[in-house]
Amino acid sequence: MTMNARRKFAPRLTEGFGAYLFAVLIILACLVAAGRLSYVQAERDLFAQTSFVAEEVLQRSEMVSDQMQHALDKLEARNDPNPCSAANIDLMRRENISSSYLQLIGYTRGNRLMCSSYGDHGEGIDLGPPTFVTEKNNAVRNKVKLTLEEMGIYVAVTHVSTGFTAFALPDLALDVAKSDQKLALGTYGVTSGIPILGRGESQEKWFRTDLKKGERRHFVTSTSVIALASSERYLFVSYCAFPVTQLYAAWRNYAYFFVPLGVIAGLCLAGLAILFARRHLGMRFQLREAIKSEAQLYMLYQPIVELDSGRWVGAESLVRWRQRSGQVIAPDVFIPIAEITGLMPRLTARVIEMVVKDLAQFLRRYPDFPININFAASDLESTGSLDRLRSQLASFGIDENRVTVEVTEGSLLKIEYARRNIGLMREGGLRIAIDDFGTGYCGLSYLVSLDLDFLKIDKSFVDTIGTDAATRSVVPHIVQMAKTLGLEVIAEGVERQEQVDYLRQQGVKYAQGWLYSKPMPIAELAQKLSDSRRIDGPHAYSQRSKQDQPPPLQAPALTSHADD
Ligand SMILES: Nc1nc2c(ncn2[C@@H]2O[C@@H]3COP(=O)(O)O[C@H]4[C@@H](O)[C@H](n5cnc6c(=O)[nH]c(N)nc65)O[C@@H]4COP(=O)(O)O[C@H]3[C@H]2O)c(=O)[nH]1
Repeated sequence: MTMNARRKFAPRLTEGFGAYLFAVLIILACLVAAGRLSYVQAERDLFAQTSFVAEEVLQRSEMVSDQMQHALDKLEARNDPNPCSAANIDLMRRENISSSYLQLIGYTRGNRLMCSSYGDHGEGIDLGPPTFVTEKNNAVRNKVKLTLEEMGIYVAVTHVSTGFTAFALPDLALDVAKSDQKLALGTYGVTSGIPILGRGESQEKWFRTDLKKGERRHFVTSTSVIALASSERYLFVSYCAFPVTQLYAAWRNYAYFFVPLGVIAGLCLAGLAILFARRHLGMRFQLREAIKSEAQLYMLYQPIVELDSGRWVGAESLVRWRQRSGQVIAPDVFIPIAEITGLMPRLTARVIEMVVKDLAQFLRRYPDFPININFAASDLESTGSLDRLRSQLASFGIDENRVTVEVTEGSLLKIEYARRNIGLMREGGLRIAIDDFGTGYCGLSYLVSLDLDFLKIDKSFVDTIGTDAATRSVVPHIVQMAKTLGLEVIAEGVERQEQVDYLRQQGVKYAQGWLYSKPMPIAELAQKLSDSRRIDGPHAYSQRSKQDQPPPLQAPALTSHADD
């Protein structure tokens, strides 16, 4: 969202109806999320169950195939010219007895079973044509009814090259999850897509997949939840399918749990959103009133100190908001609100008015004591704030050279606006400091293209001095960068002597921080400066001044703190 769009949208959103609509949307989103979560859980459960059964069927099918293979290989190895010889029939019987899954072993010519472990069948028993023939030249008959056995329907596999045939009862491989009547399970041939054995209703389209050997797959169709398990060793795939109604039932069960949770979460979030909106809305109205009123906003000034001498060589103006209740709100809180609600130009206008008014008196006593003023990102998007600052300075006859404009590193990202505005500022003599340097993503190339005076190192980096934080190398890096660009460095948030020593060692000239002074009203600043003893020498911070330099001032004693 662009800045302008956000500025227009945000206030509307927070005003009345928009906030409630947003809350309703949050509740709906939570409900949808709860429903989705319930479905995902139910689906996961069903997939686990179907996969488990398919895996079991596959294992059993492989075992049946192993035993068939073994028996048929043995008969083939005898290489008896008469397949129905007494010795072969004897071997058929022995194999039959020793294998748990095989019901019958025999010899087939054409479609007729000529002999088996039961003996010679004379003219033979008709088995009917094979259901399909596999790539390995095995003829599979999936529903063979033998007259000599009343027990049921067999699956028969014939080695086409030898005629030897093994029979198994499919129920043995399908004897899984018997109590679940709605379950469909079985094994089908990969190339034919035809079930070799199966229980329950299956659909041919489930088997139209390009499953690789050993692969597992699960999916949901309009009627079923299906798992497929492909054999590593044989050309068949086992399957298991639950009716999709079982998925819906599981979904419902989970929903009984998750939907109330979703409603609770939705209500909490919606409540928070309404609270935030109300607060935001309230803040916006209050801030607008505060900007209009003469009484609520005021400025404090924090001295900028020359590290080598300890002299106060300038000050940064910092706005404060004392609400009617007496509560003081920090700019970190209300400036972002001013930004997103479009109040920033009005707030900056008010700040300019207050600072210039303070300066008009202050500079009469301390004509060479420069003051920094903060511009927000949106102040760089047009020339409005700059024009206002200029005209105010001009109306009080204040040299632009006495003012440094601080712009945050982040506001430089819109480089075209930044370059144009900074160029205009420099034309009139204003100086420019990049605030909070190191927190944005401004590369050297950005900085080179701008006409700047100072880099202010963000407090978060100054804090790392003397610690083993990973970012402690940022300070020397910024100092080096500033040297390359010919800029002065001001370190922010100096609280410890150790930081001063380190910064001086690095060649940093200026600093701000509670070690020297907290922000204070202009009258207190003036008082402290006048209390301090005057000493001779040039005023380093003001080198660009076109006017005669008064002697610099020694640092006053650290007494009262206006910003405690
Ligand atoms: N803990 C600690 N803090 C220290 C120390 N030394 C200075 N500070 C605080 O660090 C902040 C420095 O200002 P900033 O980086 O420009 O950061 C400023 C600036 O970005 C913005 N701001 C303040 N006044 C204005 C204004 O008039 N206009 C605009 N656009 N932004 C402003 O709000 C930010 C916060 O201002 P403040 O709350 O006044 O906070 C100030 C100051 O009070 C220290 O040793 N320890």
